[in-house]
Amino acid sequence: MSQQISAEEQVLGIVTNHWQAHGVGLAAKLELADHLADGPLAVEELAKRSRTHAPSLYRMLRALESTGIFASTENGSFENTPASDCLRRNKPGSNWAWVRFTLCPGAPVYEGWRGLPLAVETGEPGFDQLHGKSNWENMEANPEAYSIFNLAMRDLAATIGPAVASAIDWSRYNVIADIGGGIGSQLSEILAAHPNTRGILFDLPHVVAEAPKNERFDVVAGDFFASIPVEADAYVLRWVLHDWSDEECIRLLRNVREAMQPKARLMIVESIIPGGSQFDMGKWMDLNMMVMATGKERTEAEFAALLKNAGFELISIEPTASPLSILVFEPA
Ligand SMILES: C[S@@+](CC[C@H](N)C(=O)[O-])C[C@H]1O[C@@H](n2cnc3c(N)ncnc32)[C@H](O)[C@@H]1O
Repeated sequence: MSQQISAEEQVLGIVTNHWQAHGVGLAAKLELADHLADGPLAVEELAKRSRTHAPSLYRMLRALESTGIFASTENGSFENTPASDCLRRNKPGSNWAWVRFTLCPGAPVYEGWRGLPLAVETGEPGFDQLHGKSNWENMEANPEAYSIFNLAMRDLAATIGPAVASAIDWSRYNVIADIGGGIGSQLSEILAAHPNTRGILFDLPHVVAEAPKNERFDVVAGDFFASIPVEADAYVLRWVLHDWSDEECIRLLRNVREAMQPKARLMIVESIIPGGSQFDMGKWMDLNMMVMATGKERTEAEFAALLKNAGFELISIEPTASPLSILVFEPA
């Protein structure tokens, strides 16, 4: 039977959740789960390997253990649990990159959220106001941060990729171009699920340089605000429009429109903000966009109006077995 909690307990729970998040962020930064990958270690040994103060590290592990992240053994050592195993840097599909991108002072998302009061006060991205440059400029100047971002996008979408690939019949399109497609994770999923298709991955030069080789897709490097010299039957934009203001979206969408043949289709893969007061992760991602970038999450009506402005007509909205939907557009 679920226990009712009071309104006060509800608020306290939300507020102190960020302590737990800090602990998880530091565990990822110190790569504790990787140190424990081969088995339990005494706290003193773990402190030596992570260059930390053993008694303080113990207190952090004791607190994390109480949330299911790490476990103590009978002789007082610590070992990984399924949850802490998700913090291993070198484990495919782990949460390490997303946690590193998100938490601890200096991590881009952490820095953005420090600017939430400024963002709400002025309407300008919090990150930019604190750092005097955009997060994009900051990552461009810091290649390790951009590489972690690329992996974070891949890992964040571990379950979304297959859901998008199976949500519609992509085999109707011979050539599928993923614009701002990162290191090609979504494109690889679509192509793997539809053997008769080929792909084109388009992103900034230093991003596509990190894409694992895939003989099913070609790689085109470029800036989508300049031009998109890519001919395809379907164009995919996943988690791209939410990074940018309406004006910026229209600039890049007009470049897609220019590259497109009349029969081609544009697939916008994003979360759609629902009406109503229910919890929806998109409403929180929208705040993340407000602090990190000029973008926002959008309602169905906002998407339709935005795309209309750029020369597209909404044909259908296809749900996926994930929080993202596929909005299908044709050239107007
Ligand atoms: C939020 S990420 C989404 C990546 C990928 N579509 C996904 O869903 O995982 C936005 C992508 O847009 C790319 N991007 C940003 N500015 C760009 C530009 N001017 N030209 C091309 N790509 C750009 C980034 O490098 C990044 O890969």
